[in-house]
Amino acid sequence: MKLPRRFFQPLATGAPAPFRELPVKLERMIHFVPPHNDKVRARVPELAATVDVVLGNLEDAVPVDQKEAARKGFVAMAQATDFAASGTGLWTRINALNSPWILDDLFEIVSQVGDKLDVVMVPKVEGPWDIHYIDQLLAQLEAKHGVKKPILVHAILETAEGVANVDAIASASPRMHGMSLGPADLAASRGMKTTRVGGGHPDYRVIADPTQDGAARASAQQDLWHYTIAKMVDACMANGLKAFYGPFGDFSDGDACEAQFRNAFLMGCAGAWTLHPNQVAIAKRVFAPDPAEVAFAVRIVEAMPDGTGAVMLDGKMQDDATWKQAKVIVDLARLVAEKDPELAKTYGLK
Ligand SMILES: CC(=O)SCCNC(=O)CCNC(=O)[C@H](O)C(C)(C)COP(=O)(O)OP(=O)(O)OC[C@H]1O[C@@H](n2cnc3c(N)ncnc32)[C@H](O)[C@@H]1OP(=O)(O)O
Ligand SMILES: CC(=O)C(=O)O
Ligand SMILES: [Mg+2]
Repeated sequence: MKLPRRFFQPLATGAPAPFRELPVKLERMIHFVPPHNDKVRARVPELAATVDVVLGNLEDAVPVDQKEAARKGFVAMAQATDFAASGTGLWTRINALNSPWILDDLFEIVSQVGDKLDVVMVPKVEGPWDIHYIDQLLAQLEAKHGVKKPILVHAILETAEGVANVDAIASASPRMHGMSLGPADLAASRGMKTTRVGGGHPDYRVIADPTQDGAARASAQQDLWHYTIAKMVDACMANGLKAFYGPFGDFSDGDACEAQFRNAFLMGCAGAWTLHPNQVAIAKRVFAPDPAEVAFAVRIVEAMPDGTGAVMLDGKMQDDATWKQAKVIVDLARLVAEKDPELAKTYGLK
């Protein structure tokens, strides 16, 4: 373990100092773009104004014979669009550490658009050693190419070993931005018996005891991802990082996508991935607090201006802890309101 005072030192001479605190940003959705698809890439300037993060995906879902085209497409889209103008994050998902593409992914992207890149998403992270490797390599590349702002790292939690090491991954580097749940690879890695990309499974249920009259037994579907999301959120929040739900693969089932996103939001996640344009509105709806909840949270904060004591509101006890809960909601509402004039009016925050 490094001494705390060495934790924040740059890992290469000339690399920018790591952030002490994460930049405060609204990241309701990480929108995945296939950069080898010319038609979709041409729409990125227009798309960038409508989402919080645009991610150029180089890993899974890009065919092997398109890997180089995807990388070049990403560089082209990064050069063609002023993402910062709309406050939109620019991320890429690089290929896995054991793949033949990872070095060229990082060398070409950091050398050509390193100053525009906010976050590198690293797939299939197994333990802190993977983060240490990427951390060192990014520092060397930042120094070599004169990158001014540290490029952050976001890990995908999608292997059984990664889940077992989630706390050590979260605390591996000050470059860590956060983590996303990768339900497809994780299901395969764990030997789960599902072909779905995220969401529930109708066969994962609990059933009530039989009754003497032989009536039909009540049964309810359970959440396959509850344990992993909770574990990821705790590891992230304990280290000042952000947790995200990942992909929802059934584009035709908006209701199920919304339910999955909402569970993640309630559990502490900041956002989710959007793979298709029809998931963007769902993420906007879900990852912003409910106006009635915001109004009540404002009343809690106003009832205890210094955040201490105990008061009653509508028959419900409020104290220092509920003040903190209210603050989470009000702070998020303010962040959303800065970007969304309609919701700003609805929230009516001063
Ligand atoms: C498990 C994991 O690793 S998940 C992460 C990896 N997967 C991905 O990144 C997938 C990202 N999404 C995609 O590549 C595409 O959505 C696909 C290939 C899956 C489906 O694309 P299509 O068959 O074109 O879907 P569909 O016909 O419904 O698209 C409707 C329109 O939205 C466009 N579109 C589709 N996906 C996207 C996207 N991610 N971003 C922007 N536009 C998109 C299509 O080009 C199409 O435009 P058009 O109406 O002008 O023709
Ligand atoms: C998100 C991702 O990569 C997965 O589910 O495998
Ligand atoms: Mg995956």
